[in-house]
Amino acid sequence: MANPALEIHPATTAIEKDDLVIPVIDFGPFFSGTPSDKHAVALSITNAFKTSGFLYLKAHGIPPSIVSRVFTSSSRFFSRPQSQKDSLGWTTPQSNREGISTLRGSAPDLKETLEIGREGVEGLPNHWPDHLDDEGKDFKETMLSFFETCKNLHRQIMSAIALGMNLPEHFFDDFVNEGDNNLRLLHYPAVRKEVFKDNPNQVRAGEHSDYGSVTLLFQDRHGGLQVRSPKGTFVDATPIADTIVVNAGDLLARWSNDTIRSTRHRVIQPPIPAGEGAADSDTYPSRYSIAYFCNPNNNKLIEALPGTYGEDMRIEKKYADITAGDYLVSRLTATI
Ligand SMILES: O=C(O)CCC(=O)C(=O)O
Ligand SMILES: [Fe+2]
Repeated sequence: MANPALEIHPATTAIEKDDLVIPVIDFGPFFSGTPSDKHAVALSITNAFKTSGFLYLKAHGIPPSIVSRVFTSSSRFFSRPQSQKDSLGWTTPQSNREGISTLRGSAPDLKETLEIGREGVEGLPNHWPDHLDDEGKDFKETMLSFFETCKNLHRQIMSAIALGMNLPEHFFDDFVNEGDNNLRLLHYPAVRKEVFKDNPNQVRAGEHSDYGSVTLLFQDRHGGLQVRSPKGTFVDATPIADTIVVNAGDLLARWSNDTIRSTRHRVIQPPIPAGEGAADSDTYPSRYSIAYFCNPNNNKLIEALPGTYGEDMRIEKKYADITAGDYLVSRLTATI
């Protein structure tokens, strides 16, 4: 029998609608609490991934000043002339580095993105604006440092998942130490409200699930992110200051033999805030977000985690073993 003390969840509910429950989880006790506090946090994180696939993480250890510096750097980058941004584009699917992409089509995503991969991978260079000016140099430094910060947080979240799944705390360490992750800066430009009125299918970012282990999503205050509920509706994942939205990706779901969920989500125009006068404006404001897509090391074989299948449980492995790199390339290639 589980120790009842471990059932206490240091989580409050942020979102509860149409059977979708997204908790706010205080990560603090995972670092500084008693072993039983730590276990309780691990269980609440794992429980969130097994139910909605989404949570808001607070007291995650990344200072707000660092996050705000990355947002500032990102918005300055996107305000550069288009010709400079174009010169930094790249297109290999292996790298998930689509560069600057402003997609066009019947109902195009209204966004531009910059992808930053692990620095120093042979044949897959990041393209930095550091040769352009001092701001470009600062951009590179800021993003490289943030990449490492997020890489560490990924390792800690994976430790929590390990404990929450009755595995040794450091089970995943050797799976995530390389940092084969992707930092995606997103800019959704200001857009006239009639664009959405005229086309009911218009979105800022189309419905999708993420591919990797987990995604760390930093959003500004505007909102627009929506998560698909078990009832099939889209529910607002309203921004909560100083939290990170963390969601499980498809590879983690596969790794967990589908005990963890990778939930679909999208970005639409922000809800109009009451009483701010914004309702009178004919445009929606621009929105910035930062998504850090975490993955296991490319060369690691991903096979169903111990405890998620077995004759005693009468549950079989649902998926063939595959390396993380092969899985991600197959997914990225399929979307081109
Ligand atoms: O911008 C956002 O809030 C979400 C972006 C996202 O889901 C993605 O890039 O995968
Ligand atoms: Fe996403």
